[in-house]
Amino acid sequence: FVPAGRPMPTVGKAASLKTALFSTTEEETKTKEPKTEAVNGELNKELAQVDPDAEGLPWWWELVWKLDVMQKGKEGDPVEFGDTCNVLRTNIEQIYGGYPSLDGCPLAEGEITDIGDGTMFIGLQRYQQNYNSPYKLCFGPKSFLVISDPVQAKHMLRDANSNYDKGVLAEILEPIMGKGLIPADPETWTVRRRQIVPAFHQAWLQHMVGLFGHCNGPLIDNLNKVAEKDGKCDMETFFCSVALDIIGLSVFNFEFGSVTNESPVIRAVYSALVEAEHRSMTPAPYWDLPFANQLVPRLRKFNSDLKLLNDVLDDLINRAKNTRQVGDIEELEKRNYAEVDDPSMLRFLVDMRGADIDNKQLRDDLMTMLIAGHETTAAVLTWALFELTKHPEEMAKVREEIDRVVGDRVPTYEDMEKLEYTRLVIAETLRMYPEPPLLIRRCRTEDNLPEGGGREATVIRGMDIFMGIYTMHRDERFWPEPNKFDPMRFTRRYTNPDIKGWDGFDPKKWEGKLYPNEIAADFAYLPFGGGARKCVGDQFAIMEAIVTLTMVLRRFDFDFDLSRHDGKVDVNDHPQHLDHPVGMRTGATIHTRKGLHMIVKKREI
Ligand code: HEM
Repeated sequence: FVPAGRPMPTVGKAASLKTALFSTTEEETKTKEPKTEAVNGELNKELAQVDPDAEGLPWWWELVWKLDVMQKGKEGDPVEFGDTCNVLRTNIEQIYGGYPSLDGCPLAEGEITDIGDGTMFIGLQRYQQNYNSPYKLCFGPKSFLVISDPVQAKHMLRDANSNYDKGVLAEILEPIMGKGLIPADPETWTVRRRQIVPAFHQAWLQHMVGLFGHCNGPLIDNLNKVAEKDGKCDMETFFCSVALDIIGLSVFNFEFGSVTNESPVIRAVYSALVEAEHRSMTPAPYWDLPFANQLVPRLRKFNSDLKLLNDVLDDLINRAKNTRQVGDIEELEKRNYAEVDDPSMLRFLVDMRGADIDNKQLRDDLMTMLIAGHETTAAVLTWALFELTKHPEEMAKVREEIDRVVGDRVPTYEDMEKLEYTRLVIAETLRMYPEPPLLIRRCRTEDNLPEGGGREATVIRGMDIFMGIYTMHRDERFWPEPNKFDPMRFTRRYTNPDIKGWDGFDPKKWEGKLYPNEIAADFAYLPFGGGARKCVGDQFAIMEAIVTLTMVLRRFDFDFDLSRHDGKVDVNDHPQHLDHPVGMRTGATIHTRKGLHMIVKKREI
């Protein structure tokens, strides 16, 4: 069924389109009684419920969506529904002489299989080469506007940020993260962001660097044991475990101990992540149906896992509240963390004077940190090791720096600045393998996109948007030789006058900063997003990655375990995207992991 995802009609013409669909006069349409002859009784009832003045999606789009869903549910009776759809299609075509396009964006005609194989961002990159930015993509019953241009991204994320919210992402994540900072609606977000940002103050980050080192101890022990046996290990799993241990201790002072054991709580964390993935790939939200939560086994399991996690978090929150010691932000930021029993972020959020310490809101925020803060960091570590193993000359440069600056010590906060090349390696890994590779938005107020390197467009209220971060990071108009692993690129100036309004990459703009950020690249580099909703954990994550990489590379040598990668890792060339050994995300979700299987040996120093 074609209309879903078609460009939308102009607002001015919407009334006559409505008339055409209902085969009635403008006056009669107001009664919301559809009169289309080909519509059978059941469909008639559905149509009658469509609210022409509904907020969110334009009414006619909602209608088309319903038709599509109903058609899918009626496989025994496709002709009748097909006829109705054809009437709709003919009516639309008659009025507009084809499908109308308010914004003039081309529609990517593609098979859902192009993008549904777990590497959706690769499909989007292919479409971008044909259609440039923005284009529209029909994705099951939904359609998305896809943009991958720095000038347009800057507009959406920074200049006109208040016109957009998290849309589909918020819907998918709501059962897990509630109104946590990532999915939060703009009103909740404004209040929570103001309270959460101070929690990442300098004294805390400084203390966290020590905690990262501490959490890496068990990983080093484990790798030593593995090296003494056959050396075979999945480094992605190890990095996930260490990142989970770090986030547990730093955010709510909870020992997951996941490097050394597997508890029901850890299983519940992963089950929640897998469910989020499943939901993002399932067009019909069956979990909202009455009794589904009681009847569908996977939903029962998901709900019991969620309950387990909620109970743990509630217990931690209650304990923190029972020992609350209120202080002003400035006072709390000057804490001597060496003498604090519980240095967690939860403690800070509860102790802050005037803070919202409602259990539900705190739970939502902690759950958000837990989910946002560990797989992302684990992914960058995994890919960094992958690229360094493929490039021995880069590996040698990082090693030289680690040996010179840190040696056998645990890295300190002061080391972070000196580990310049290691930081560039992390930054380059985040460029090539941004996690998430897509950002998701929905338009709240009609907006106009600037041209940039693509075309101007109007974004209509209700439109869902994918921002192709992976596509942009691999676009040669913004990054020369984009598929080359080249950490030093961030030290070179680059401009492209063909992109209207883009300042290019300027190394001077990130002098004194921890990593080359979106400002230096004028929004062509967005591993942590940009504008008001930029990641709050960026510094934390970069330092965590540096400490872990430093400690592991100082002590161990790695080689690919080709027996586990079907002999496919191409060490001479950039691997074909679809052979990526590690899964990636579609914005909200994780895809099937294949793991990074390595042979580890103790390093001879
Ligand atoms: C390498 C690691 C990480 C990457 C690549 C990453 C990436 C991102 C990105 C791209 C966004 C913006 C999403 C959007 O605009 O839709 C974001 C937001 C966020 N991240 Fe991270 N993140 C990382 C680590 C962390 C960590 C360690 C934490 C917490 C300790 C964290 C907490 C958050 C939160 C709370 C937000 C929502 C911010 C807001 O909407 O105000 N992230 N992250």
